[in-house]
Amino acid sequence: MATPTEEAIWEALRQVEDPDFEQDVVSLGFIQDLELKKNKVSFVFGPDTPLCPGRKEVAEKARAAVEGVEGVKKVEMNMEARIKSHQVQQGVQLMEGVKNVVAVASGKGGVGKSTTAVNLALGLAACGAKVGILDADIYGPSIPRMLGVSGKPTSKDGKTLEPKEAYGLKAMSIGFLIDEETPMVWRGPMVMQALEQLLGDTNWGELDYLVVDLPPGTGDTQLTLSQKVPLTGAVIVSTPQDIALLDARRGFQMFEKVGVPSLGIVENMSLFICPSCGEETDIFSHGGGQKFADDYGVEFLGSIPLDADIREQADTGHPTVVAGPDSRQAEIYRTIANAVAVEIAKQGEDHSHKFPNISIQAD
Ligand SMILES: Nc1ncnc2c1ncn2[C@@H]1O[C@H](COP(=O)(O)OP(=O)(O)OP(=O)(O)O)[C@@H](O)[C@H]1O
Repeated sequence: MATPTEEAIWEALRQVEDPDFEQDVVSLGFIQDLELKKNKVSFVFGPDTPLCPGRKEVAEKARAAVEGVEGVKKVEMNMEARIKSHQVQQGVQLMEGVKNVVAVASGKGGVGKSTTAVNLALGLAACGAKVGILDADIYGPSIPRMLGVSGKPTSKDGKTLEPKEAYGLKAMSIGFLIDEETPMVWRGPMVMQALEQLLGDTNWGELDYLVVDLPPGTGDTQLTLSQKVPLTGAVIVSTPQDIALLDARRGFQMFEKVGVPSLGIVENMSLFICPSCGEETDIFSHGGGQKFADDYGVEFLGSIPLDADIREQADTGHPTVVAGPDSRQAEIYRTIANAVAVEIAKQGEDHSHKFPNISIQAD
């Protein structure tokens, strides 16, 4: 029987493409620690994303490709997500231990930004990533309600704040510190300061992704906030009407101004799924998100239907990804989480030098 060569194995692996990246697994650097001992091959499948189902399928194709090399008798493959840090510095302090910071934003309020942020965070965690969520929505912090957690944060050392834990996520919210009834007029400047503290003083530990739920809109407050965080990139959530009104475009323009890469757009409340018969209705002419993405050269990350379960679950502290993990809706959120992770991985490791540092005052 022929003895396999390393070259033949690498060549076989080069034929395996990851459809999300449209590149082969060798060029992507996903194959590591390859060893050949006589007829036995071992390697690590170590993508720069969590091990979402799509990535595991690619790993299995890689294993099959190696098994198909003449002379190979045994293949030992270990799958291990090796997520890299892609923080963009923008003149602010990088957050130690936090590999990627993802802003979730929207052109206006009420489009489902927080619901999407929570389910995105849980979708990333469902793929095995270490995930945190920071509720920076100073005008209407809803993460505590959506995760079913409340109360003032504690501190072990009198210096750093301990995040709350919910469904495997580490969570910190401005809502833990202020009373929901506190009038807005008091909140602006005080809350901005508190937010800076939450960002810098929270004991996040080691995180692959920190999802930041920004306040709705694209004004100075959002700009200032985006500049206080070393964002890896931004996800814009829009409804079909919002896309038509080009509110979404303003979101992208805001991030462009401060040099934050756009990871893509999520179209929320697009199709209506009838709760009794399951029929899908195109109330707001769904599909605008894809067209928007094509027109403006941004990634289309997916559409989420307008669905009574999503609303009920988010509003009662059991977001869809954990309340109904086998549902089609949860699968949609996990697919979006994978798409976001893929876009982050495509960012490259350090682009801090590429971007200008524009200083904008808070309003
Ligand atoms: N896909 C969906 N289907 C049905 N209801 C949804 C969906 N997404 C969000 N909702 C509901 O819409 C309401 C607004 O959602 P959410 O609080 O996430 O919006 P938001 O954009 O963060 O709003 P704001 O920033 O103004 O607080 C909530 O009651 C939520 O449960």
